Amino acid sequence: MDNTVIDAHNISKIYNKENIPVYAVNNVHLHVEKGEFTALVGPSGSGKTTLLNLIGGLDLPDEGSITINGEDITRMSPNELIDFRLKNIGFVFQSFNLIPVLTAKENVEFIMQLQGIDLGKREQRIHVLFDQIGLSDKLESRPSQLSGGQQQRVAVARALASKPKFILADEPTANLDSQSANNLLDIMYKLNQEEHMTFLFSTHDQRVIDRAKRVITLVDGRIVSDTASQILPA
Ligand SMILES: Nc1ncnc2c1ncn2[C@@H]1O[C@H](COP(=O)(O)OP(=O)(O)OP(=O)(O)O)[C@@H](O)[C@H]1O
Repeated sequence: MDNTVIDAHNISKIYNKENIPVYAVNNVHLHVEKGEFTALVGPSGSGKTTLLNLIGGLDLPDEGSITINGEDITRMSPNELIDFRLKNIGFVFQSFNLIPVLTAKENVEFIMQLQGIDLGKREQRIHVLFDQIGLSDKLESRPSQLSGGQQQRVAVARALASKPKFILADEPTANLDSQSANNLLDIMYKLNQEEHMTFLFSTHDQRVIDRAKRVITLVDGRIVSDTASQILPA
């Protein structure tokens, strides 16, 4: 059985800085399989966010192709891409990005409403998700009434709401204290172990790197090391 979730071939993203082309992502090949818990690391400006945005279909590469679950997202129309993202990819951002006027429950539920899931199924899934993130007692709280760590856990529930094929997390612990970061990592790790949810996150955080099963290092837009391709000593 083919377990490939992400297959990026020769992808590049080029920005012009004062008319000089800068490769934010330079000829990257990346293959991710179901169940991975992978960290993308590298110095500031090495291309981590750009690469995640390309894989998530938030931005298009200038060269190369990206296949998600067998479908080439670089050939989709803008509307097809929006629909594809909604059904297949969960996003977690550094700054949580919850909608301030909605409750925690509504922030998660609206993704399911967009997908046309009926009320009964939405309620069931909300119950399961809030149980998984340990916030069943905060359903009616607005983001401003939650700590940063709690908001990020709601963001994880929102990312999971559509039962995506994988979750992309851009520096998910960057704004969290140690305890909240560990708590978030425990939740993501459990989802990975028990439900085989695939995670790809960019990070500078050693705690995240220590928990990752695979670490990919980017420098100047290129992959310079990948623990999955290192030959282990016999
Ligand atoms: N919209 C843009 N326009 C022009 N240049 C950009 C744009 N986005 C990113 N870049 C450039 O692309 C390169 C990679 O940036 P990117 O944000 O992907 O790096 P990063 O590894 O995520 O950095 P950080 O760890 O600081 O978040 C940098 O040189 C950056 O200045």
